[in-house]
Amino acid sequence: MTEVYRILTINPGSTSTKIAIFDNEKPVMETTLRHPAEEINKFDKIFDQYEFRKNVILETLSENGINLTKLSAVVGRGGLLKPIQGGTYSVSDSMIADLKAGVLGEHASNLGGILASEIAKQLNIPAFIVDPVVVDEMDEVARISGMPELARKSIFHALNQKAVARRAAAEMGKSYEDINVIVAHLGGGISVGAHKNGRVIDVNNALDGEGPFSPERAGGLPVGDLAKMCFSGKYTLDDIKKKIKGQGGLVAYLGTNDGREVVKMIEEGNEKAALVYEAMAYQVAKEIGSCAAVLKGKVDAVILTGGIAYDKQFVKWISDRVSFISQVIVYPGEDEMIALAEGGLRVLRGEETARIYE
Ligand SMILES: Nc1ncnc2c1ncn2[C@@H]1O[C@H](COP(=O)(O)OP(=O)(O)OP(=O)(O)O)[C@@H](O)[C@H]1O
Ligand SMILES: CCCC(=O)O
Repeated sequence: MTEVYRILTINPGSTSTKIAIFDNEKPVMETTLRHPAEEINKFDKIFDQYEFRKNVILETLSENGINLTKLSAVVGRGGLLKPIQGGTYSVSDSMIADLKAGVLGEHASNLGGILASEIAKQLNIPAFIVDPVVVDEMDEVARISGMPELARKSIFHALNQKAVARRAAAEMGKSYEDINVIVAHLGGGISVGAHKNGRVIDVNNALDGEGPFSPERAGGLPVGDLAKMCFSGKYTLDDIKKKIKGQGGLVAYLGTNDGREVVKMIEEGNEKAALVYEAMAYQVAKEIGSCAAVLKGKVDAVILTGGIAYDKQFVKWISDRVSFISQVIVYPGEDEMIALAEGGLRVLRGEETARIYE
């Protein structure tokens, strides 16, 4: 009889914590715990939210009759650690220290490993993270920015990008390591990655001013004008950072980060909304085109995923510009919870050895 592993997965986002229980690959419970702004904004730093989120998770599991002692492992979404290779990592003391300190910055996913570790420790079971946002498999040639002081960084939706790439490979009857794909994750942030035989060899830094603009991020900018703005005396560093991340993109042009709101504006005849929304699709298509060049045109599929991939018009704008490259596969939403469980399962089943974060 096959052994059944029960896994708790934890995916902290800026306004919610998603949790799920899987028996092997089978979902037993899945829920999104929403954290209203008035509750979450009380905390100064991301790490200050730890106790609050942990209590909400434990209360919810208890209300759902989940017996924690039956768990085999806890898997959290990994955060802004030092750059690492993709895969499943054991949560270690040095990882916890870096997540707490926010070595590469503050991000809700920094809490994933910390929460997983704390819950697992009480139960004497392993804690893992899988494909954190800092997965860095970029080719050396991709790191050169044009200004030696500023190396390009790999920060993107690694967990979902790799999960959907594996799913596409399985549907093609191949393994992830056998294919080349371009994945565009279309969420609150947008990342477009060139996956070559199981490695993401180039991708835009989705957190910090590279690639297409997104619902709440500015993406790549005309840098000379940006430098002038920075020294105009009108803005603080914090103001500029917010314009790049949080209050850029659709928020800056249209006052909302909700793609569905924008669709409604367009249906009501708002021409500015139509132009800006199409521009976002145009920039995604352009980024896909550059990834096709990175992969020397050998592309098995272009994959569109994330929340905005639910919008057929947005998908059509992109497909019309990129379908000459390869087939376009659309996986709306994200596969992150199952991807976390699968990462843990690969280690528990001995198919993969958990990596160590140095
Ligand atoms: N049917 C739809 N039409 C247009 N936009 C949509 C639709 N459904 C969801 N979205 C948009 O998708 C975006 C959120 O996507 P997603 O849930 O993948 O992002 P997130 O998890 O909040 O952030 P990220 O993916 O960057 O971590 C929002 O702008 C949301 O309004
Ligand atoms: C860049 C990775 C995740 C996010 O959009 O916040």
